[in-house]
Amino acid sequence: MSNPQVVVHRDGDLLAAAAAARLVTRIVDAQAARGSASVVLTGGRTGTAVLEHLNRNAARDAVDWSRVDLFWGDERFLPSGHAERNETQARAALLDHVSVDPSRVHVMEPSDGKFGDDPEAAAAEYASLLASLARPEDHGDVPSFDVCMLGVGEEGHVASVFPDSPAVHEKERSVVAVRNCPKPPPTRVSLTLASVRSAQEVWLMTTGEAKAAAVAMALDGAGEVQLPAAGARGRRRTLWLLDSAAASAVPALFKPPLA
Ligand SMILES: O=C1O[C@H](COP(=O)(O)O)[C@@H](O)[C@H](O)[C@H]1O
Repeated sequence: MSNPQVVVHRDGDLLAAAAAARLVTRIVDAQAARGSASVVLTGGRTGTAVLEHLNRNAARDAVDWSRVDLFWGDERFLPSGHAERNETQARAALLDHVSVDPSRVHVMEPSDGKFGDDPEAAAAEYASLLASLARPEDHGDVPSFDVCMLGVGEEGHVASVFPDSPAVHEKERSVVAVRNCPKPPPTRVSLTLASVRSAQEVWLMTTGEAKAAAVAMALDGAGEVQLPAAGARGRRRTLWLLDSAAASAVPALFKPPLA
C-alpha cells in the first residue's frame, strides 16, 4: 500500500480542472498500455465538479470512452433517475456527453430496480459483478481499478463508509448495504475500504474549511474506524487533492519544501 501524497490547489475550481486533466492522462496511459481503463467515480460536489470540468476540456476526446469501465464507490439507494443519485449526477456531468459503452457503465442498482427496496441484494449483485471482472493478477475478488476517486466527508467518511459504522468493520464482503447513514439519504450501497484498496491509485478530493480537520487527522495517523478516509490507500499511489482551505491544517510533513 502506498503512502499519501498531498497536492494543494488554490481553490476548488482549479482543483477540479487539474484533477480532470490528471484523469485524462491516467486513462489515456492505461489504454495505451492495456487497451482499456477502469475508473471508480465518486458522488459529492468535488467529484461531480471534476466530471463537469472533464466534459468542458478539449482533452476529453483524447480518451476512447468506449474502452473505459466505469464503477461507483458508493450510491444513494434511490429510484432510477433521482436527482440525488450519484449515477444521475455523473451522467449529467459527463457520461451523457461521451461515447461510453453502456455495458461498461457499472451502476449500482436503484431502489426501484430489479431488487426492489433491498439494498443488501443490490450490494451482493455489485460484489458478484466485481468478482466476475477481477483477473488472476488482481489477487482477489475486486478488479485493480486504475483510479478510484473519492470525496471526503466532514466527519471523514469516504464512499458511504462512515466512522464506526458496520461498513467500516466489514471484513468479508466487498460491497455492503448501508442503513441509517448519518448523511441523507439514509440508505446507500458502498464499496468497503478493502475494495477501495484494490485500486492502483486512490485520489481523495475535497475542498473547503469544513473538511480541514478531517483531512489533517487522516494524514496525521488517525485510525480508519474513527476516520475512514485514513484507510483509503491505493496499491501504487494515494493522492490527496485539496484546495488551500481543506489543506489549511495539513501536517507540515506533507507540505512541499519551499524552493
Ligand atoms: O454523500 C456523499 O458524500 C461524499 C462527499 O461529498 P461532498 O459533497 O462533501 O464532496 C461523496 O464522496 C459520496 O460519494 C457521496 O455519496
